[in-house]
Amino acid sequence: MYIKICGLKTPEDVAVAIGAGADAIGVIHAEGSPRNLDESAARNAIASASGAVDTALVVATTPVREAVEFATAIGASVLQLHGRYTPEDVQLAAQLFPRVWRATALRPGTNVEVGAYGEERLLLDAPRAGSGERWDTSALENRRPTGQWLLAGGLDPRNVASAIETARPWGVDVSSGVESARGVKSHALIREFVANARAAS
Ligand SMILES: O=C(O)c1ccccc1NCC(=O)[C@H](O)[C@H](O)COP(=O)(O)O
Repeated sequence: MYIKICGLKTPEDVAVAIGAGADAIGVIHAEGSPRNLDESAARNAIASASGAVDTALVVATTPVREAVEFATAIGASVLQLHGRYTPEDVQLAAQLFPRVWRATALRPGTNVEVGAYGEERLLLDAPRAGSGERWDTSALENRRPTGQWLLAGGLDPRNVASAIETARPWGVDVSSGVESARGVKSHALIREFVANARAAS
């Protein structure tokens, strides 16, 4: 099971996630998010992670070329397009940046083929990203992706094992479920989440 802890804001958060055994960490650059980081804070947060785990820059409305520049400037290994990006946006990002992940809610018509637009991985999330809300994964029936796809949306240390059992994802992603307050990561919950996800897989 591949485990990503998202919305980290400090080098300490990142060190704890890596120490707990996470495979990837994410930093957010999205106006209005309680986890929003500017370029300098994002670079500082992931600096010590370089090479140890995948480091994703998550953007929601930033234009693709700007997002690529931001990801390059902070040394992120992955650009996660998380929002209403078009297939053309994802294709452009994949031409400009080596590793791009496409994040989307599962709506009628959503293309669930991993790599459909040149992305390396697919993340299926709740309609409101980073909200801590779960979604009905029975909607995956007959539309389950194959390959490297991550389940996100309202996961936490208590529900991650059953979510893995039901949805059978390649990986999991969490943000709100490992926070003590909105935008504030709990190091204890990060450790618990990783341990429970590992034990379930
Ligand atoms: O976390 C945010 O605030 C955010 C804002 C805008 C775009 C994406 C955002 N988060 C992306 C993530 O990868 C989250 O981990 C994912 O949505 C799951 O969130 P949660 O339900 O809170 O665990």
